[in-house]
Parts: sequence; structure tokens; C-alpha cells
Amino acid sequence: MEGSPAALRRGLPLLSQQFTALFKKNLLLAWRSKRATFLQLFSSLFFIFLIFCIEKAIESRNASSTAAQNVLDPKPLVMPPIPPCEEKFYVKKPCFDFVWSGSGSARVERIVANIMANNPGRPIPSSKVRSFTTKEEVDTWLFSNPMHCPGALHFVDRNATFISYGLQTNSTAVMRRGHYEDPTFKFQIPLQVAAEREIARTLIGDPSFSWTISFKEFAHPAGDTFSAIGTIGPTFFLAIAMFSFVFQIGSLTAEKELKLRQAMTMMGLYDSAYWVSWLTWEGIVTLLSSLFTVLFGMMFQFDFFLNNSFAVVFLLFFLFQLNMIGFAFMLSAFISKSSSSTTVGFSVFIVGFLTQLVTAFGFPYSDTFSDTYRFIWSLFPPNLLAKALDLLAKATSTPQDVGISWKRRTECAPNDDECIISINDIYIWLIATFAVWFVLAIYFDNIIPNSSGVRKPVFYFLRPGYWTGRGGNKVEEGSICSCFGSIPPSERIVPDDQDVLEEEKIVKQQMNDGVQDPTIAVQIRGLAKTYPGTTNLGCCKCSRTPPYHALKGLWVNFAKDQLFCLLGPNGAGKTTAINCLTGITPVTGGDGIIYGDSIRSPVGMSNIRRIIGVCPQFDILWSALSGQEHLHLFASIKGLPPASIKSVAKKSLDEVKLTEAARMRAGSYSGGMKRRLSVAIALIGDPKLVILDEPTTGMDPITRRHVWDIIENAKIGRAIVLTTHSMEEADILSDRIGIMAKGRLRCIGTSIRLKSKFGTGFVANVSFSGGINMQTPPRGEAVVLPQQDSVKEFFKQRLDVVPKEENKAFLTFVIPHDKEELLTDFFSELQDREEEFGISDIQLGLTTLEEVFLNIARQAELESAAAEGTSVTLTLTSGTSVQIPVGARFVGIPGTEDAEHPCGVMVEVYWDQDDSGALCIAGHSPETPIPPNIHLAASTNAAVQRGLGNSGRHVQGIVIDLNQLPQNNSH
Ligand SMILES: Nc1ncnc2c1ncn2[C@@H]1O[C@H](COP(=O)(O)OP(=O)(O)OP(=O)(O)O)[C@@H](O)[C@H]1O
Repeated sequence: MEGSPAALRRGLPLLSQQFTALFKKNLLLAWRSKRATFLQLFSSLFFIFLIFCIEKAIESRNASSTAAQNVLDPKPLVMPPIPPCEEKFYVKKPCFDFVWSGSGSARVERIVANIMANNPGRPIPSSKVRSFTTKEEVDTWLFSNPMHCPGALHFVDRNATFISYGLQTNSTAVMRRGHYEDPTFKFQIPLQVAAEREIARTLIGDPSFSWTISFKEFAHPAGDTFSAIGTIGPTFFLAIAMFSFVFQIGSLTAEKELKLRQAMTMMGLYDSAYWVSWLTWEGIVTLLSSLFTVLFGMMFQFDFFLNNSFAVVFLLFFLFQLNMIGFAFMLSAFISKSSSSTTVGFSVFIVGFLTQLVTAFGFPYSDTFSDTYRFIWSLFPPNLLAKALDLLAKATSTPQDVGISWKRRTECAPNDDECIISINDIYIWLIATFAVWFVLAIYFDNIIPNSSGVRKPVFYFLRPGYWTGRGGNKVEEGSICSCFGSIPPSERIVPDDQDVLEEEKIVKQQMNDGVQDPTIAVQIRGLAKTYPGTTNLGCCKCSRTPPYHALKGLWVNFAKDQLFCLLGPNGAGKTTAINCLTGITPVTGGDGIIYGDSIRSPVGMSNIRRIIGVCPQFDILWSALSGQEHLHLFASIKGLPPASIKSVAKKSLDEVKLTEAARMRAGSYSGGMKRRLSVAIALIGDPKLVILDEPTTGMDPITRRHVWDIIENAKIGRAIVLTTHSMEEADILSDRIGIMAKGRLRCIGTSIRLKSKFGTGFVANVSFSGGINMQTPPRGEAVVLPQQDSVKEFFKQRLDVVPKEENKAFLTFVIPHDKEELLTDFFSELQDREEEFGISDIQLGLTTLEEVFLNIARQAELESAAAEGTSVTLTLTSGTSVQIPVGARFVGIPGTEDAEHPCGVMVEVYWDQDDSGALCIAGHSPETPIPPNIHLAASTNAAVQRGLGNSGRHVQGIVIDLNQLPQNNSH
């Protein structure tokens, strides 16, 4: 049979099939989120373009310098003129081209006048020059007028053949917007040349005496150029890697957060297939992204990319990005919300940027630091990238450098004087740390609690069973930092219900005899589950929430070819029971045997996963994958033979009427469509046990009926466990029903059995022929037919019941079981008098399952309120307030005894359940005298006593034992 558990693949073929399916899923997800994938692959183009722009800007600033060029035939700089003072950086206006001292001498004044007139290309106006008599005056002026003049000349006219002069400049070299100003060349030398020239001319007495001085730099090879890649590249390439980094953390945490990974594990997914599929996919993306980075770098003609070997540069980027992916894998184990991935990415980027900055300053890759520093520093991948880019940039820093070839990768990089680490060493580091991240990712993934709070022990890998696959899959709950505390065992409670007790006996008998009943699919043997509560170690103390007993010993058999319906109010423990059966949460006590395999044994659990299908309470779907793709994926994980997957998926989609929407993304499905897809996934692979947790939630009535048909048909050859809040669904589908409340099975049996046992009795609907033709009464007035009164009277007299519901067309009576023997005569008489009463129709049926459910839930609430001894305040219409135990029905009011009412008065309290299922007072009956046969002192029970003792402010109500009162059917 195709898809039957026997035909399912296992071992290596299954691993490879799961890997292929998951790889395809990753590919599809990437294809569907094109923008993210585009960024992962091509963001390097943008960043390399930015680096290119920065490099061009710096080149243009350095254009005036020949330092970065080969100068073979240097050009002389002839007679540099005195520049206008405005060219000085940071000059303050008004400014002077130069100031001078020695103004007492006519010869000196002539010299200065000539300097100004003969300045090459630009005679200097007198307004731009300022004269002083002495050097001291110049200094005083310079001191009080800083930055108003770039240079000063000090002349001393000693004798006819001797004129001395001095030169003063502000020698501090300054930068402005990337431009460098050297005052020696810009101001001092032109001033010096002009002064000497004019002094010489004056002394010789020839104003046209030729005095030509020129300056020429040495011929030199090009010096180090500025490498944008070496300096700012590390940050930019880190930014490129961050796209994949954030995307990867986001994808892994989303699968965890949405419980998709858990759903796949439940279907039998191997962890190894999961990790390898992500690693392979990201490896390919990283490979392409690195390739594009290098190609874009070459396209923009960077020496870094052109002169270093292609293989060397490509391998560096590939290993770095892969390393960052490994780092992302590891960090994702600590993150539970996918929305945090951007924050984590940003934080890593900032830290990386700063540590790269530190690396650029030479820490710790130099002789002065020990290996320990280098070891610790190299654990963070951005640091290794910064060092590698520095080495590669230095290796191509001048046009003479040929870069690092593949063969030379193990040697010291050119221009790396210290030679602490080679490119090859960096590769080895990147590979080694990647392996460390990957192993840590798997380790942390196992020991950090998953979305269900379950984790493996810290040293799980030391257990031999883990490696042999036998017994090493023990799991624990709570965080690894939890304080140790023992879980108190839940008290053993003997079931009140005979059927539940009987079921327990049968299971125990079969268990003790070691008989495996071939008709039983699942045997639940005293299943108990206690959530340990959270116990976290704070700064100084251990904060603790108490353990919670969610299942308190469940004994039940689920038969083959049958549907067992588990009902119960919210929080009853249904999902917990299912999670125990599917291995999502570890059991605290007891066991479950599914087709002979124990849920407590790892080997058993892996066998069970092959034969169960689960439709979880909440849809666990990828919004970007279509219905068909979901079924293909889960069928592959389950191990269906590849040849049959397409046809099986098609059939499943057909069954749940999703054929037309098969190619639509699940994200655009309606709530009902998603549930149907979840049901189809649960049924795929022909599982022998199907667990459906509220499968029809959100479906319209037509679709729901259709899904009921599917479930009904699916019963053949398998056992189905269904939980639902729809009583109609339970009534229609179930072969047996178990109602749970507060972690215990309260009743078990067929729908009819439960109704007759726990329902209030029979429901009689009496319709009246004249009702619908009657004239509409004035607003607010109840319509009362004379015949209706007679019928009410008839029911009251014969059966002592009043209508539960009434309107102009019908009356509804609830008749208790103890009146059963009167019913035959009663209804035959009623039928005989139909005409007299104007009755058109009489219907008699059992009370509904909903009523059974409500009764059981209320009973459970009463029990727990009684056990806890909680009390509430009842305020009577007379204004008196009395304190009564939660759930008390008949309450005597103390202090109301008088001559008329010797025993006092009492009220009946009506209880309702609030949204959380807790009992709350809905109202109370009018005050009635307490019957004389009631002995108040004897009627108070232990629970009541506890409740009464709790309050001191209000009058304590006296609880009256139900059984001592005459029958009352009003509620
Ligand atoms: N991981 C957990 N840690 C602590 N308590 C839990 C945990 N999971 C469930 N519980 C508690 O166990 C009780 C049973 O929960 P469960 O989900 O089994 O109820 P349910 O019957 O499926 O309810 P519903 O009908 O609302 O789905 C609840 O009180 C719930 O708060």
C-alpha cells in the first residue's frame, strides 16, 4: 500500500529524502522572499560602489601630491610667488600677505616695496602688507592677531654691504577637508626667495639682476597609496555579511517560534537533515555572494581585487561569510523571537565595527601581544576579516606590489613587516571557528528549552545511548539556569465515576497480565504530567512559580477503528495529554503504549512518529508555501516513496477540497482552509493513529460537515483521538467520549451513556398549534395562551416540573431521571389530550451533551473550590451579605429565625462559570423558609466549615445538604 507505514522509507534513504525536501523548502522560501535573497546576493555591489566613490574622492584630494606616483623626471618649481593670505587655511580677515620689521631704514623700505612689486604674477598691494619697526612689535601684533598673517620678514640694515634678515612663519602643518597645507613650501620658501632676491638686487644696485631659484623633488618610485578597501573595507564587508546573518537568524527562530520545527520533528524529521539542509542552502548563497563580491571588486578596478589572486580573495570572503552564518546558527539557539534578529544583527555589527577598529590599530596581531590575546581576538570573525583585508591591501599598496598569489598564501604577506599571521593561517582560523560555531549551535539547540520548554540535559552527549540511538534522548524541562527543586507528586485520587474506575481497572489488568489486546491502538497507563513551574536564579534569590499538575493519572484505552473524543473545559489537560503522546513534552509519570511502543522509550517514540499524524491546535504552516508544497514536504519527511508523493498529495488536497487552492500560498488561506490543510497533513502517510486537536475551529458549517465526513472515513484502519469544543462534533463523530476536567478523566462512555448518566434527564418540547398565528402582543407583554397554562399545570401536577424555556409557540421542560417510570403514562395521556391543550407536536429526547459537559465542568469546579475552601460574598435582595463557600447551593441565613419561620429562611444560589471556567454567583432564589426536617448543625460539611472559617467580616451562611431537601427542579 503506498504510503502505508510499512512502505515508508527509513535510515539513510529517508535522511537524504528529508534533506532534499528541506533544501527545496529553503529554496522556495528564498525565492518567495526575493528582496531578502537579492540583498543577500547583490548587496556587495552597492557597498563596493561606495568604497569606489570614497577611493576616488581621496585620490582627487591627493592629486597635488606626487607621493603615490612614480616620478622619473621631476619637474622643477621655479620662483614660487608669495601667495595671497586668503589661501591660508583657517585665515581670519582682514589678512596680510606678510608683515615685516625694520621700517626705520629707507633701504629696507625699498627692498620691501620691490618684494611687493616684483612678486611673480601678482604684485602685492600695500594694503596686504604691514610694517613694524622692531621684531618685538611684530611678535606683540602676532600675539594679539593670530591667524591674520602667514609669515613675517625681519630686516636689519647693518651697513652698506651688509643687510641681514630673518624669517618667521607659523610652522604648524594643517589639514582642511582632507587637504594638507605645508607652511614651509607654501609661505616660507616664496617669502625667502623674494627677500633674498631683492636684497641681492639692492646690494648689487641692479634692479633687474636676474635671480632665479627653482626647487625640484627627487625622482622616486610611487609610495603607498591610500587603500579604501584596507581601511574602510572591513566595515563594509561586514555589513554585506550582515544581510545573510540577520536573514539566517530570522529564518531559524521563525521556524522555532511558529513551532514549524516541532511539527516536522513530530512527523519524524531527523535533526541532522534539518541542520545540513540549512547549511547547504546558506553555503550556496554565501558562495554566490562571495563570488559576486570579488567580481564587482574587479569590475571597479580595485588593485586589491586585480593584483591579489582571485582564489585567495574569493576564499577569504567565502570563509568569512560562512563563518558568520555559523555564528548566526549558534546565536539563534538563544533567540526565541524572530523579530529580535534585526536587533541581534545590529548589535553584532556595532561590536564588529568597534573590534575591527581596534584591529586596525594593530591589536593584537603584532609582536607586542601574546598568543592568548590573538586566540581570544580571532574567535570573533570580523576581526579576522579586518586583519586579512589589511594584509591583502598592504600586499597591493603600491603599483610595484604584485599581491598575494595562491602559492604564496602560506608565506608572510608583502609589506607585512611583523609577519604574525599569514592569509593561510586566517583561512584555518575561519574554518576552525566555523566548525566550533556549528557544533555549538547544535549543542545549544539541544540544551536550551524549545518552544515547549523542553531541552536535553547539559551533558546529553556523554550518554552512550545518545550515540547508539538507544536511550539517549532523555529530555528535561525548565531553563538550564533553573534552581533545583523537586516536583511534588500529585495526590492519587480514586475516580468518582464507576465507568472511569472500570476503564482504569481494565487497563491495569491488561498491564499486569502483559496482554496486548489486538483491538487496542493506544493504552494510556496512569499518564501524569506536572509542569515544573519556573524557578529562576535571580541576582540574590531564587524566584519560583509552583509546579502545576496538568494531568493527574489518566488510565484509558483507545480502540482501533474508533474515534475517541476528549472533551473538557479550557485548561483541562487535553492538549497536555496529546503533547505527551506525541513526545512534545516529557511525561512525569505513567506511560502510553501506542501500537506496542512506549512513549517513554526513545526508540519507541521514533517508531511512534512513523505511525502517527497530528493536527495541532494551532495551524503550523509556512505562510510562503502553498498547500501542495506543504503536503509534499511533510510526505517527504514522513518517508513516503518519492514516486507516490505527488499522487498522495493530490488525493489529500482533493479530500479536503483544496485542489483549486493547491498552488495558493497558505498565508492567503482563510482560517478554515488552513485547518483543512492541517487535517490533510495529519492524515498524510496513512498513519495508524491520528490526533486531531480542535480540527474544525473556524470552519463554516458546510466545510465542517465535509471535514466530519473525512474524519468519519478516516476511522477505518486507524484510531483517532479528537479534542473539540463542539458538542455537536463530539456527538456525531465519536465512538467513545471522555470528559476531562482539572487534569482528570471525569466520565467515559458513549454519547448516549453520558447523556443518560450525567444529563439532568429528558427534555420535552411541547409546541402549540395557535402559537404562530397569534396576534403580536404589545411590546413588553408576554403572550400567555390559556392552553399553555393548562399544560404547565399538567406538568407541575404530574411530574412536578416547571418550564425551562417558554415562548408563544412552545414550552420546554426538563424531566429528571427519577420520573422515568411515570413518563409512559404521562405522555400517552398528554397525547390523548392534545386537542384540548391545543398541542401541535410533542418531542421527547435526552438532554444534550453540552449539558453533560457543563454539569461535569461545574462539578469539577465545585470540587476544586471545596478542596481549596474558597468562599465568596452573596448579597441578598434584602441587602444582607453572607459569606458562602464557592459552589454551595442551598444556604440558610443565620439570624432569620422568628415565630413565623422557626428554622429561619434560606435561598438557593445559582452559579455560573466565568470566561476562565471559575464559578461565580449568577443570582439566587427568593427567600423561603427552611423546612423543619433540616437539621442545620448536621448539614454543614467539612468543606463548608473550612469556607466559613475564612471570613470574619460578613455573616456566615449555613450550607444545607442537598439530599435533605425535597426535589426541586428549577435549576
Ligand atoms: N508549558 C507549560 N507550563 C506550565 N503550565 C502549562 C504549560 N502548558 C500547559 N500548562 C497548563 O496546564 C493546564 C492544561 O493545559 P492544556 O493546554 O493541556 O489544556 P487544554 O485542555 O488543552 O485546554 P484548551 O481547551 O484551552 O486547549 C493549563 O492550566 C495550562 O495553563
